[in-house]
Amino acid sequence: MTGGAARGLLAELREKAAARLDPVHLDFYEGGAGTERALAENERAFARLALLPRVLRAAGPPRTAVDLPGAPGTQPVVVAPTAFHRLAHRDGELATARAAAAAGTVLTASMAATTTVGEMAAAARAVDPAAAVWFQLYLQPEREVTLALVRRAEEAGCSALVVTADSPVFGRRTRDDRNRFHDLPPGYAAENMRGLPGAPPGGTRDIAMSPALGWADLRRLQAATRLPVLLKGVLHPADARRAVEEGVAGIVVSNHGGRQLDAAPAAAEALPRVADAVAGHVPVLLDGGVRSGSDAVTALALGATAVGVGRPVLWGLAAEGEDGVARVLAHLLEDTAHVLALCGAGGPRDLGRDQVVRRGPAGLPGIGEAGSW
Ligand SMILES: Cc1cc2nc3c(=O)[nH]c(=O)nc-3n(C[C@H](O)[C@H](O)[C@H](O)COP(=O)(O)O)c2cc1C
Ligand SMILES: CC(C)CC(=O)C(=O)O
Repeated sequence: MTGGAARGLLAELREKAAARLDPVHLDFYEGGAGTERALAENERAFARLALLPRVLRAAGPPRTAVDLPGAPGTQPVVVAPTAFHRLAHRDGELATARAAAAAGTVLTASMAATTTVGEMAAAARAVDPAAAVWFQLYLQPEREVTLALVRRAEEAGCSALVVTADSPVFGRRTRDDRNRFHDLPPGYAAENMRGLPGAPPGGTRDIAMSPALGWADLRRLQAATRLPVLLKGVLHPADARRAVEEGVAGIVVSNHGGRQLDAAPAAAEALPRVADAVAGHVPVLLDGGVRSGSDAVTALALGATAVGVGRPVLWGLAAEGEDGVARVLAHLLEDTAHVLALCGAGGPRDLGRDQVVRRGPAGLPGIGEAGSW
């Protein structure tokens, strides 16, 4: 499997998904905020980078397993949290959960899932009793609502929480505004929000975003759970440093797939400085624009322990249900191992930042040495 072939598979599934999906739902999945610059930059940033292979390192066949919070020995390509999978396929999040477990990788269940986290975790564990499921959480302004969500994740057997911090307000999604897509169709709901304190009888609460939340709220969450907490949506190195001081178990470098701040840099551009700030204290993950093993290996070389994929999972799901998600994950994982081998690496730890260069004549030396990201 080559990088080209993996990209070919994703392109094929994306096309198939586009043909099957309601155009309004396709826009919801594909779209970003504002002019969609941050969205486009995520993929472009990887395209601007090249990998310098090392030779004759006797590295042996690549071992891809990595240790993540609550997920020892998992794979370096994990499923990023994305909302509303039942709009993509009738099996929805259950299909995604089974495919992630079969691939031996982490499923991050979205708080905005159309299936409860309990059902998702059970589906994953039916495939692999050791499957790792993380729960993505937007801290809610009412503490008792946040706590109720945390208890649900704990009871489901989730092994970590992923707090999304890049959404003090909801991003302005141009396509959704144009389509007036602001509510789920009848028969679909954000099931994790059902029956929470303050919800109407039998109904769901809306997911709130609040610009009033701060580090103290994160601290209160950490004090209220024994689960490791990762912080998602970090781009500034000072925030990464602070998060480590606050005791987070991991950082996810992400611009939310270009769906929040349109002026944000690509995740891959922000990664090296964040990795420097974190200095190996906790694992750093990246999501945004990862579409091939080369992209994944580039991120690993720039300091990530693992990468997350959002839209490719949705393409697989919409195109072919569980099989489609399984194909996406298998291809990306296989391609990552293949590119590692081509780079002379026996595993992610063998990669150096000096192996990543900008394309073009100004691209050498490696960006690690140029230090100008
Ligand atoms: C349709 C869609 C829904 C998303 N829903 C969530 C969500 O509920 N919570 C969250 O933290 N991030 C959410 N994200 C962001 C993803 O977790 C991730 O940051 C992003 O998709 C990565 O970029 P990629 O799609 O290029 O792989 C969503 C992204 C998409 C495309
Ligand atoms: C429905 C939203 C809360 C999910 C989300 O984070 C997104 O669409 O990017």
